[in-house]
Amino acid sequence: MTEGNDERHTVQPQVQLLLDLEHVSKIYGDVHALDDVSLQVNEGQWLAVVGSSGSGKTTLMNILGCMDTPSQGSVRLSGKALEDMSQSQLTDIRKDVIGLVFQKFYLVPHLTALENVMVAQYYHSVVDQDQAMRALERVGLVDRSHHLPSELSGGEQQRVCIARALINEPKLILADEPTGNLDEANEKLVLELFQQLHEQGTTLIVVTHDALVASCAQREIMLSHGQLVGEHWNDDHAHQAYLAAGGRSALADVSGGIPVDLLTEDLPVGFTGSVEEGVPRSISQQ
Ligand SMILES: Nc1ncnc2c1ncn2[C@@H]1O[C@H](COP(=O)(O)OP(=O)(O)OP(=O)(O)O)[C@@H](O)[C@H]1O
Repeated sequence: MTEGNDERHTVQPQVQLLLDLEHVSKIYGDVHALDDVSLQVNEGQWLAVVGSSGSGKTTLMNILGCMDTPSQGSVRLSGKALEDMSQSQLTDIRKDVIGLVFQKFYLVPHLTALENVMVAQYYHSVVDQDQAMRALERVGLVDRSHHLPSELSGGEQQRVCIARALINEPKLILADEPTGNLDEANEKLVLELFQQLHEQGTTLIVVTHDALVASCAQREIMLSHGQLVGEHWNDDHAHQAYLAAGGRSALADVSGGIPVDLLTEDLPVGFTGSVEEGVPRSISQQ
């Protein structure tokens, strides 16, 4: 047997972690908005985050988006600890690596849809009208490109926000209730767009209250009172690949593996009361 063959047999797949959170907490006085959360997300993963109001979803997204820092614990992005980075390094990451689809980032009211996307380009030091138009095309809004936000429906405004987030072709998209204001047709459009981004290798983390949206992700995690209490994989193949490459279960650090409150408390939308071997099943899996 040649040396080359030996090497082939001994090489193990390695999970390419994009995000690695270790024992992350965010504490405001008595409130633990996040409470000892450990989570790994590999590159290209499509992850849904569910949980009831106040469970810590936005806090988690703000930390992942480098817009907030944990009180305790460590967050690594592509192996680099965010807590060791300077403000200007964090700004570069926000600019170059992350695309945010957050409802609180409204459109500029006196600029058209196209100009709103071009403002995002300006922020990334490139202004290219054709590229901005292509971003609007991806969300099905070319014919609305010269409309002001006030002339667009809530769903259309939401899609302009998505076009804006795509402008720098981010490696990681963080979306907080991206389909919250959308009717069924627009929701389908956004989910198809996410599917395309996923197929292109983009890592997607989507906070949602919608079981259908959660079920489209490869993996769902659930927060309750700031803690990670549930995990469900919708894509068995991706799950097996993740484990084989050394990826850790989100519940690895939860004592006993069974989140007791899921058995007794009202469940946030996205999960039902059924728990299989300690893992709650999503509504969509029923
Ligand atoms: N700046 C802050 N100061 C004090 N408490 C805060 C602050 N930000 C969040 N919290 C608290 O932290 C907890 C988690 O809030 P967070 O916004 O992350 O929840 P959420 O799951 O996103 O809720 P929702 O679904 O309603 O948006 C809540 O109890 C909230 O009141």
